Amino acid sequence: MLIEVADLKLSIHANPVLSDVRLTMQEGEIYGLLGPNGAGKSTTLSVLTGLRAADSGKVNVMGLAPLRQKRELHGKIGVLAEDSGFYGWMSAHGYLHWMARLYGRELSADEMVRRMEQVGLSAANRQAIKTYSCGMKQRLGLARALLNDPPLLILDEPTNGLDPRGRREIHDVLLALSREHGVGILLCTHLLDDVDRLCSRIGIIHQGKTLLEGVLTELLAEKTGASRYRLRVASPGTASGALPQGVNLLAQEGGWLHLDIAPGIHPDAAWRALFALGWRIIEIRSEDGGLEALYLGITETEVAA
Ligand SMILES: Nc1ncnc2c1ncn2[C@@H]1O[C@H](COP(=O)(O)OP(=O)(O)OP(=O)(O)O)[C@@H](O)[C@H]1O
Repeated sequence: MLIEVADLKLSIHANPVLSDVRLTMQEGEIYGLLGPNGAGKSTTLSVLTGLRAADSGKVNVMGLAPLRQKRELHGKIGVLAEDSGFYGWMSAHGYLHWMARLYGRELSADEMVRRMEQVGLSAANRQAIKTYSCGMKQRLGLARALLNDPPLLILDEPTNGLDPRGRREIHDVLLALSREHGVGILLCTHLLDDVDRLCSRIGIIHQGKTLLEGVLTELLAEKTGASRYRLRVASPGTASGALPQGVNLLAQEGGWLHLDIAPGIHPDAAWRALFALGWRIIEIRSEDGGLEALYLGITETEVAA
């Protein structure tokens, strides 16, 4: 288990900000922490990173108590905050060297090349940061967060303010980190598209309380009755042949396969059955407009209650 939070409570100036937050995240997962403005997402992240003390509750990050074992924890996580301050006159290359030295490390030329490639900044690595687009600055922020090669990244609104191309670039870097390097990523956002594209597990916080937590496709099936999915597979050839009972192939276009899962069949069971048949699934998306309906439904219900 990478993160385990239960019954977290925290007040700021006698104002209850978190009243019942829970969160469980496994190694290699991309977890989306969702919620409206002021819900308590950033405050939760500040407790997880040892910046704030909780009033009560269980908080365990990679087996460590964030507040008491802050030093050890900071050596094992990478953090990208909402506002990453950079010196604009520095180049990405110079900046990363400088940051690594602050951590007591010297980056070799090969390592620098690898790190720039990892975040797609190779071509611009000698350019002054002030000439970078917002997306490039976020990618540099990711390179900084990855300096320790942490098994866990904690990202606060990593695609905020980025245009569609910039967002797509960040998505690709995060998906590669998760799939190719097994990095767990806790992503705090209110951009549902980011979550749809990246996250396998979500938690929805509202007014300091976790209202819903679980595997995204399962929640969509349970709460919205979603049954239609779009799957991207490593090679469409592997998707031909017999299908598990209750799984119907509706159409195939580009690299995507459109499927329908019969009522009563758990989507996770369907994915496992497909995997056993040799399918190599890269991406799963619900086609029932699911996440937005789920999010609005759950936050509105609670406000009305
Ligand atoms: N230092 C502080 N002093 C007083 N209140 C605070 C402080 N920090 C946060 N809060 C309050 O705690 C609540 C939760 O804030 P938080 O920043 O965690 O929300 P959020 O979900 O991250 O919101 P956003 O999506 O807008 O970033 C808000 O009502 C905020 O006003």
